[in-house]
Amino acid sequence: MNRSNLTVPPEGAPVPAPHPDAPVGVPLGPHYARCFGCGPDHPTGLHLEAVSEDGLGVSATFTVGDVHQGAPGLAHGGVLATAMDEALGMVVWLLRKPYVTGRLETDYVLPVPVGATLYIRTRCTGVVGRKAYLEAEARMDAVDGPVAVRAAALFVEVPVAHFERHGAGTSGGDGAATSGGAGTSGGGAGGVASAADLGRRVNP
Ligand SMILES: CCCCCCCCCCCCCC(=O)SCCNC(=O)CCNC(=O)[C@H](O)C(C)(C)COP(=O)(O)OP(=O)(O)OC[C@H]1O[C@@H](n2cnc3c(N)ncnc32)[C@H](O)[C@@H]1OP(=O)(O)O
Repeated sequence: MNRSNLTVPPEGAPVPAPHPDAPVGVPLGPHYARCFGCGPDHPTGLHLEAVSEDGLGVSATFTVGDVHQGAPGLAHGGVLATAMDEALGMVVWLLRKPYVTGRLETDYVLPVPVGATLYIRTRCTGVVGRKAYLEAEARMDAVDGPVAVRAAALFVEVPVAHFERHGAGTSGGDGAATSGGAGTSGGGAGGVASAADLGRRVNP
């Protein structure tokens, strides 16, 4: 793919070992029930479903719906970028530290029609200080289908206070409890309902 050096780890950057508590070979469940990317309670969200491969890589699926169109009958490019961002975010979620997307690069290789299912695979390629480097590839309608989208990203580790300071309406357990996550989805990475939950998750 065409990518800037901002999303390529510097030469010799270490790939982290999987976190000892990172699930392997199981569904991850949503990290937040109202998340536009993975939340089951979001009415028009992507409802991305993901499995941890080995604690550092994630396989995810996203089926393009009517509500995701840009041109008639085709997925909106921003929606596809969101699906990649979400799948990439699930990888850093496995590292059990709070990260946000700093930079996301996307190559659109094929038009993606409504009804198509994208099979997305993502991987961490290195971590340097607060910066995690990741890449992703989405194949159309089968695990070995044609590549439709490629992405690369730089995620930046932030303190839990980032979510407390900037998030609106997420501090008090306002009924936004997850309906999946570790408890109900076969040992996934664990969902959160608030910034406080996030703090407990990274500092149990
Ligand atoms: C409450 C429930 C929470 C649930 C959480 C679920 C999580 C999962 C969600 C999954 C959903 C998907 C996820 C989402 O959608 S996350 C939502 C979308 N992303 C954001 O909202 C992030 C907004 N941006 C920021 O908050 C700040 O700008 C950050 C935190 C990113 C950096 O500001 P900060 O002041 O902290 O740090 P710094 O500026 O010293 O930078 C540090 C280092 O990083 C490098 N750098 C920074 N930016 C870029 C860039 N664009 N390209 C290249 N490099 C960049 C920078 O050069 C420096 O490098 P170095 O000089 O050290 O070498």
